[in-house]
Amino acid sequence: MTEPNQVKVQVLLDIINSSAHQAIAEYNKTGHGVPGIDAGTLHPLDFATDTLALRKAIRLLEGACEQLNTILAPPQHTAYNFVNNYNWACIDVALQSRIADVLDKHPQGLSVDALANAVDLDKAKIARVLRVLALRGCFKEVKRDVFANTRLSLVLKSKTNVAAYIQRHRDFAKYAAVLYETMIDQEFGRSSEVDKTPRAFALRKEGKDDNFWEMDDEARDIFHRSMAGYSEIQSCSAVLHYYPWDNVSSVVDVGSGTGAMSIPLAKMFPNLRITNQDLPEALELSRNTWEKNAPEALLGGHIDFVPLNFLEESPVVGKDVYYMRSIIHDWPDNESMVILHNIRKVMGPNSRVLIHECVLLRTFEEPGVGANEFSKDHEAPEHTLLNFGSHTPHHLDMVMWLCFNGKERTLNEIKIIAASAGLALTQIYDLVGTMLLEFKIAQD
Ligand SMILES: C[S@@+](CC[C@H](N)C(=O)[O-])C[C@H]1O[C@@H](n2cnc3c(N)ncnc32)[C@H](O)[C@@H]1O
Repeated sequence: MTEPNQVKVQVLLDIINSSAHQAIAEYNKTGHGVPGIDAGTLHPLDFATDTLALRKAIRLLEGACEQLNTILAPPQHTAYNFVNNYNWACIDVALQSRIADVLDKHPQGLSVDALANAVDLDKAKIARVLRVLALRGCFKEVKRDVFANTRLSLVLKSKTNVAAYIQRHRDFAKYAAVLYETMIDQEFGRSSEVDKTPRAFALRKEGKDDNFWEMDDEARDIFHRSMAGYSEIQSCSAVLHYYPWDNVSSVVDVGSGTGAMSIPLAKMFPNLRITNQDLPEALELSRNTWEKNAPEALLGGHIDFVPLNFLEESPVVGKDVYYMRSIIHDWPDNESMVILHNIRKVMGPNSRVLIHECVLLRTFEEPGVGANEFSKDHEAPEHTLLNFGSHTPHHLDMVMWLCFNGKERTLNEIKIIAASAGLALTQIYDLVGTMLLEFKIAQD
């Protein structure tokens, strides 16, 4: 009889096999086949707004690969791997020096001498950085000391929104470096207040004040571009395809930012009446972004911009949908309850609240409150893939803590906050990476 641990390894191998084949099938459906690791261009599927099936396969594949490595490798090796990873620092060098932009003009490759000249850095050091990244297919060495872009390095070009999000990790690393210090600090250690974050702690050490939402124009522009990048990274556009927008006539994008969600929504559903609501400075930038990216939608007269401080006032009254993407997770529980309560006050009997963000899956949730209440497809294969490896949501939870004292929450935690505002969960859409949770007024 095969011993149980070996059976588990076999199950993981089967998951890897079947999920990889699912991913291959998704690429093949495009008629362009599977991309090569050294491809010099993006694949058509990289531009698609609905990649849910691919993402479901990748969630399984990544989770299974991680577990398999952990089981079969010596623990000393795996523990060291947790920290022995400077991909983030090498990516930061590539982003700051705009290497992908320079290489973009040389699809056949550029010598490291010429590259060093173009970005004004030491050639041996650049080559070391690029070779670290090339191990995972980000940039490639096409012949000795000649480098070129790959599909993966192309998303690091300075104008991309994805690059705008990734480069924020430079700051996250700074805040993470004081995490333990904040946890043993008298003032910060047990506080969940919005001004007692690791970010505030790190900035205070530099003699700076912290209010995350008070930014100058340049910082605000980068922040909102980065949110559009986050949307791509998490494939948030799946929400356009899987929520029944045809049955909706009016939407309020609460904390809309510049419209990373509402602009694509308006393009796909031109008859929707959309109200963008955010702090005044963000809303001004939002209007400019709409004028630039969706002028035709503004002409229709369906799009409004109404300033809002959601901690102090309610959004516009009686709309069908109050949509919030990446809002609740920015805030501790008390503020989250205030925001939902302010929305609840203006909802009509058929209004819905949509919370669109990560939901943490945990191994030991009480029965009946797991994220699998409404459908089974986001339930990790039990005991085999603990929470699908849970990489992204749990690490985003750290980002929320570092910057805001916010958090990613389990479904049950979100339900409790919503219930305090008189809202009851009616539907869950598993969009992989993020989930869309629909709430209506609770009937008592
Ligand atoms: C993480 S961003 C999300 C933006 C947008 N929903 C998206 O997904 O791209 C949070 C947004 O909340 C807005 N915000 C922060 N505090 C606010 C407040 N007190 N009232 C209204 N909006 C606020 C910010 O300006 C920002 O646009």
